[in-house]
Amino acid sequence: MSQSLATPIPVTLLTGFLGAGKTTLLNHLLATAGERIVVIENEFGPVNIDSDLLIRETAELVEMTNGCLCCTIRGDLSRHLHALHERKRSGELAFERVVIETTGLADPTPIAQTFFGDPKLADAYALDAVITMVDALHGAKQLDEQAVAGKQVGFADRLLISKADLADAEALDALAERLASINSEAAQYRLEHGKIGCELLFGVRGFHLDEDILRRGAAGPLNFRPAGTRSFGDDIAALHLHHDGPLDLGRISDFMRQLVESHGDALLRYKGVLAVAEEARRLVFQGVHRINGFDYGREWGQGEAPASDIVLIGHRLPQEEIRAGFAACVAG
Ligand SMILES: Nc1nc2c(ncn2[C@@H]2O[C@H](COP(=O)(O)OP(=O)(O)OP(=O)(O)O)[C@@H](O)[C@H]2O)c(=O)[nH]1
Repeated sequence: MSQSLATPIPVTLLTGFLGAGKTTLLNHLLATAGERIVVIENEFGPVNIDSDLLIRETAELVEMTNGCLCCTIRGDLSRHLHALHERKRSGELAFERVVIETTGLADPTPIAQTFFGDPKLADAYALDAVITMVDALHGAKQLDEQAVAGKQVGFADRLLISKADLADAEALDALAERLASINSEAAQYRLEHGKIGCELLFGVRGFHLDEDILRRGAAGPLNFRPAGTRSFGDDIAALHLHHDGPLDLGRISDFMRQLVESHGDALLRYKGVLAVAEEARRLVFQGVHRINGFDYGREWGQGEAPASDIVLIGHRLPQEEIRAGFAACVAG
């Protein structure tokens, strides 16, 4: 499948704690994907052991060592991405997708921000999805002990529970419920030895601004787990704001501005589809920390009751205060 250069190259960011099964999944994707993939692989340490485990023939492999993508070598990532784009443009290297496999210790946020901060990269590439793997056996303990594991879950568009063959159904259900309390937006799948259809992970459009922005994963995925009401005491949690009817545009704009001003550092991701008084179209938005975008989407159709929904995924958000602020935005 050839791709015009005017079309941004989709990028999949694969994250997950140490040993969660990222390389196993990557091998499966490389063996089954019907497109040419460049893998950017980052290991912490001078020798990139994982690259030996990848099936090399199916992909170009860019190795980055001696530092973590999210901190010390982020500039290298930009350089590699620019260079790859140039090689594609010149016809030297043909590929349709980039997959970045991070170290288990990486915070995905700054890596994702690379694609929004540099206008040339933003034109050349489109971040398609953040896919986070969580180990069925060790995931809960890692969430208890490692703050970055919570960030990886909170930032995800897809949550893959790996090693489902090693855990019993009760443990899998408990982990799934906890993951949904941290991130109610990401569709969940349970995997054995990295086996999953590429179509469930590629073409997610997780950072795309349109009216389907909420629950993108909800259209028929396997093992999807809706958010429960139980709290697991995690520092990162999802907060869903809902109103059956229109909001006042001025008040909701002020509310969102203040929310980002006061809590931008704590907000990992946020998305919304809003009904606004005296406006036929949906107002849609999404953001990552302080970077966000708003746009008008499709009109509310006949028989559709305009309603407003916002999902905030953040670190220790003052939930009651935010709920009260949102309630004050109701029109009328
Ligand atoms: N039983 C079982 N083992 C698995 C599964 N997925 C991965 N493994 C094993 O778990 C170990 C770690 O898997 P990797 O794919 O290397 O994990 P990783 O996330 O790339 O690891 P790091 O790069 O060290 O963070 C390997 O021994 C895999 O064979 C699974 O679904 N079931």
